[in-house]
Amino acid sequence: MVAAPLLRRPQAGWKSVGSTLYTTRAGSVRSALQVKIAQLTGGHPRFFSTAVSRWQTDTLDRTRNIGIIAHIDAGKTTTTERMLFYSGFTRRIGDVDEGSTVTDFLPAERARGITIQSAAITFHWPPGEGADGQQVDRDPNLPRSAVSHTINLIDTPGHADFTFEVLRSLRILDGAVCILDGVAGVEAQTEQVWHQASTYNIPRIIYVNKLDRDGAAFGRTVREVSSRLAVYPAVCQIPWFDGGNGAFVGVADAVNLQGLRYKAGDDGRSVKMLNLEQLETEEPSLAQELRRARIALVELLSEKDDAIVEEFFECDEDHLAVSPKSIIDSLRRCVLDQSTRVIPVFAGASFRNMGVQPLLDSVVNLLPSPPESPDPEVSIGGVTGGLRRLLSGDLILEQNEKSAASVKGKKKKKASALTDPKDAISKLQSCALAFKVVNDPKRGVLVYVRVYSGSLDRNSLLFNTNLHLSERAPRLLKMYANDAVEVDSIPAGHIGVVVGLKHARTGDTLLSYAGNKPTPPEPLTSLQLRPINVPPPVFFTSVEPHSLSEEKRMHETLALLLREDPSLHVSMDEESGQTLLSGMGELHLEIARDRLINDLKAKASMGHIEISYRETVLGASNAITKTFDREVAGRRGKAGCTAIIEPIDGRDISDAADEDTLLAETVEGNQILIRAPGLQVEHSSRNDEEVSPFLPPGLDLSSLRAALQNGALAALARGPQFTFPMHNTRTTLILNPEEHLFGNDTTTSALSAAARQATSAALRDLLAGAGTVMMEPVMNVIISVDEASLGSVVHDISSSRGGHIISLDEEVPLSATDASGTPTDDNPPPIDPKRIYAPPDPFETPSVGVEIPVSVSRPRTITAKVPLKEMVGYLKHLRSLTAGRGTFVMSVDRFENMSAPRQKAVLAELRGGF
Ligand SMILES: Nc1nc2c(ncn2[C@@H]2O[C@H](COP(=O)(O)OP(=O)(O)OP(=O)(O)O)[C@@H](O)[C@H]2O)c(=O)[nH]1
Repeated sequence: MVAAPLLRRPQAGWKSVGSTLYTTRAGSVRSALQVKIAQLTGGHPRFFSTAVSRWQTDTLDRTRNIGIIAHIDAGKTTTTERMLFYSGFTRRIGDVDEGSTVTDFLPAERARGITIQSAAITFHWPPGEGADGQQVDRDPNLPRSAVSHTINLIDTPGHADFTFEVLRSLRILDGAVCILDGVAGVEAQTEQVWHQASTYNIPRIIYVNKLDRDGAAFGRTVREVSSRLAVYPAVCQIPWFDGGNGAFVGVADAVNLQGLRYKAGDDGRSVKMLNLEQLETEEPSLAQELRRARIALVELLSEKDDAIVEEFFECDEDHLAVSPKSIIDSLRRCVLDQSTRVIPVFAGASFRNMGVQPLLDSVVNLLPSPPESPDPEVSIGGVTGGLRRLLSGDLILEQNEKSAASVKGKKKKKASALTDPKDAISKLQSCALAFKVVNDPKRGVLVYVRVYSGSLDRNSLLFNTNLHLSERAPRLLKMYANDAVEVDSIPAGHIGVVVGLKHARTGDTLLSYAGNKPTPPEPLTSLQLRPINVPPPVFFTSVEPHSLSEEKRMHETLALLLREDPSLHVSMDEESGQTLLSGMGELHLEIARDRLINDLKAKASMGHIEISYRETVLGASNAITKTFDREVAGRRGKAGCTAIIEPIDGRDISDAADEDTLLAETVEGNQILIRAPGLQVEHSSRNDEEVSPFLPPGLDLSSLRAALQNGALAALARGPQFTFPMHNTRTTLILNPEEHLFGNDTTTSALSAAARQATSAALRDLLAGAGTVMMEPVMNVIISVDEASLGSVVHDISSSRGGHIISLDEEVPLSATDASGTPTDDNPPPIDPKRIYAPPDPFETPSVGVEIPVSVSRPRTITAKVPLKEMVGYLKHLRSLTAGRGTFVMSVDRFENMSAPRQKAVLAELRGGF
């Protein structure tokens, strides 16, 4: 038996394997890091410049960009804090309940004990210099966790209101740890975030936490993993309950065939390790279960991985004789090849400091390095595909074939722009995704980037393909939670921070390219990494500055908030002059209020949070023409425009486009079509610019398009009958050059005003004709309850809340949805639970005597569509119906027309105050 503390640094290199590796003396490693920083900074601990980048690409193999995903309160922050402690990053363990954690560093997060912002933190595991250290020739006989790796950890938020934030953090990860609460098991939110991770093909491992709590059921959770997430759980550890049904004291490791017993109340650095024989003496039933777990593990792997079958035969078909290294390698192959659907499962209780070091070993051993991760999806020139395929030339070749087949009419321009895409691609120097914008009180606005190709260098010109502008990257940083180290470049596969960008927002793609042109060559200008569908906002609130003099600053602060979180929207109600802020949930707007007023110190106040209703048309308007003719700021402006409004009725906008179409776009649920018959647009042979004999000098076609579109959008922001924004409408603007253009008098502001007036008049015209109706957001709601409360919850949803029950599913996993709630094609076939190995839970062993009736604890999932209005404050009600156990998640399904009585009732309520 090995006495505690057994975990020591092996003498020459790391000799131990797997979870025996978690040697750490937190204090000493931390000081090594500090010494390193101090040496490089000449004694100044925080910032320094290095002449040579230490981020060499050959370190990529020892880099992991991972995230932790889970439902709220599963223990992400608690586990992260332990990871930082064992890696030597922190000297003491932070506590979410005390508000002293490293990762949740916004004051609003600390106060609420939940994670709102994704913070990226870099640490090393096993403790050492990570990938920045000397190049190491890896001993093929040892697992990867034998050498120090660099782990970039992105902490993702767990609340459903932050779906968009979860998605944008997910898309930069190469791998993820999914934390489950060992008492609650797989919850609705776990399923949601799990499927979101599936949309980005992120390799995952599972950690079942909180096994110290009463009612913890590891076995049941494992079975739920198979039934609800539709994957094969590869049980790598089983929990160790003292004497079989006593306190949780550690884990038994089916890979290394050993027991790890932690000292109660300790910081978790002292672990007693027992091999199988020792375990046999100390805890015979656990030893027996461990053998079963090992057999099941080898069996499962051999179904999916041929290499382990060979090894198994070489070991005379003895499951226990297969080496831990072979099992780790096999698990790794399965995790990286997601078609196997094998997910390794680990056990622990982070709060009790049990199980976190072996989990870290598994992060290093099983999750991919950046080059091993799935090819990141890009869209470019209308096609989507992998970035690596694009860079190798495969993707564009496909595009050429496609476009060659459709060279006519409106597609002509696209095809000609793509004539030599290979040349353009070869000019690409680096491609990065801004995944987080944070306003740091000391350092200013920090833009977190993940670099996907090439190397992002200091002072390079970055073209933002979302905003279509360029800006320089004056300073680059590598972040260690709240510490920062200045660097000269950020190579592919790494995460870093650009300081000093004025425009880049969360989610923007940034490119650097060869040549001195202000914009990169086509089609690079349209290159976007893993674009996200932003769902429509469903709640709004007004924001008022305390005084007129505060107004400018309030708008600047709002602009910053929008850079941080593009799922927030700001609009102006032209009639009332109010600024409206809309978002995806009540909590989302409450946090925005906290950020705006408490953190960013805007002197403003916010009104009530209200549901964002919409208005739509019931038929087509007449064609209405308006001519704007007025002097604006000392200059005459004259322009005309005709508008027609009609319902979309499920029609695709591209079908309506022909050669007279200048623009066909869907913006915030409305289609805008601009037609200009007779404008005679041609491409100049000199610079491929669009020209027309009717355009006055100084007015180009793209400004004309933008002016007309902005005019229509301004009018659509306010419905003619109920003043809610219009939705589901098609606005066709017709510009007749002979009638609507007036030489030099036709300015962009005159065009915009004419389009706004014509659109508003067409909307008003509808009131005398087909009319308009209110629309309300209807949510996709997924509720997890136990069998006992199923009946009352279903009754409440369908009778009191006007919802429609879609399914009562227990075994069939939910299909994945993206941020907008659109189902994706990830819908794997269910797994037969009988084929799944799971150890018995303490209450299942006959010796315990108290059998909990299965029907009471069986989790059930209700999927329903319910109007958002009926879901306000639902959590409290659900808790009371389910004795506190029910949880739910929801996402916007769509806006639906309201019936006349419902519209009347809602309007009466709104007039009386919400
Ligand atoms: N008993 C027990 N409690 C735990 C364990 N891990 C976390 N907790 C508690 O569970 C609560 C939630 O933990 P967090 O770490 O904040 O969970 P989280 O997933 O980060 O939550 P969000 O940031 O809100 O998404 C806290 O009160 C923790 O102390 C555990 O292993 N055992």
